[in-house]
Amino acid sequence: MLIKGVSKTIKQKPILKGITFEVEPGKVTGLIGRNGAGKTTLLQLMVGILTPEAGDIQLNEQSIYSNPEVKQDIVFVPDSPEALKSYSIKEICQLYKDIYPKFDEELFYSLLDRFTLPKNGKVGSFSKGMKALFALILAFSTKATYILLDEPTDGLDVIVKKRILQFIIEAVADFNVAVVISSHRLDELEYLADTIIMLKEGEVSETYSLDTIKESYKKVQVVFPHGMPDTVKNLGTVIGETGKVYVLIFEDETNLGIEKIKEAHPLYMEELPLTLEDLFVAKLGGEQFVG
Ligand SMILES: Nc1ncnc2c1ncn2[C@@H]1O[C@H](COP(=O)(O)OP(=O)(O)OP(=O)(O)O)[C@@H](O)[C@H]1O
Repeated sequence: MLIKGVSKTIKQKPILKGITFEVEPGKVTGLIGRNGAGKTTLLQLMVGILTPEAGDIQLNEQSIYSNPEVKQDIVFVPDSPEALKSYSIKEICQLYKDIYPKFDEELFYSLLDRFTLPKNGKVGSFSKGMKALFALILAFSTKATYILLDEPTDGLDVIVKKRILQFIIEAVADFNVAVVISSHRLDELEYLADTIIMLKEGEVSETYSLDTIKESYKKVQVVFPHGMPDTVKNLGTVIGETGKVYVLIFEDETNLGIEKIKEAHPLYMEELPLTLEDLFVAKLGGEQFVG
């Protein structure tokens, strides 16, 4: 799926501006950004619920907007799938079979079994976690290639969360689907995603490959008794400062940055394990997060 220069304005406010990236089957793409960055809007554009003012979204070079049949290969799971609650499980199964020609009823019921969800009755009687699980099962049962999930683990208990994450990993491998997940749970995305798309001010501000993120960026704790020299400060972003102890994030594929720090003779220096959360704070936090 190619997201090609997509722009969207809602109520005269530009929300997304020229968003471009590609989503591939067999891969998990994480969508991250501050609250209101436009993640849900982007997912809604990718499934055709919303249409962009500019740009296009294409599957095999076919626009999803001018070829509605290609949308059968895309399914979106909203963060609170409330629309389903007044229907029975059987009715929903029928509805999905009508919309998604590849819907696999056998898989649907076997997944309900596996996750010990009831096979009869109304979804309205399910707990929040059961509803979230049910929505995921439904999405994967469509056999659509592109599965878009908005905050899939929001508000779920740890056990259900672990099962859902495991399920997503297995499904991506077993069914060769592309999963796009919008989430604030950066630890989960770190575990699940192959690629991270970071949205800032309506644009893609960074694209990270989780395979190389740890080589490309460094997180270092340093102590400078007389304050941090500018040569070091200019390397990247200070994400923590306690007295004379600084925590710094910077791009350093070649280890030149580490050399620069050593040249400045810190009292102490230690490389710390970098997390996606560190990059989020460094790139999107702004000054108010330093401290
Ligand atoms: N129907 C609407 N009417 C008015 N404004 C809207 C509408 N839908 C979205 N917006 C605005 O678009 C912006 C992006 O919203 P969106 O829900 O896509 O962000 P998000 O990144 O998913 O946020 P969050 O992380 O808080 O879920 C916000 O400023 C929001 O107020």
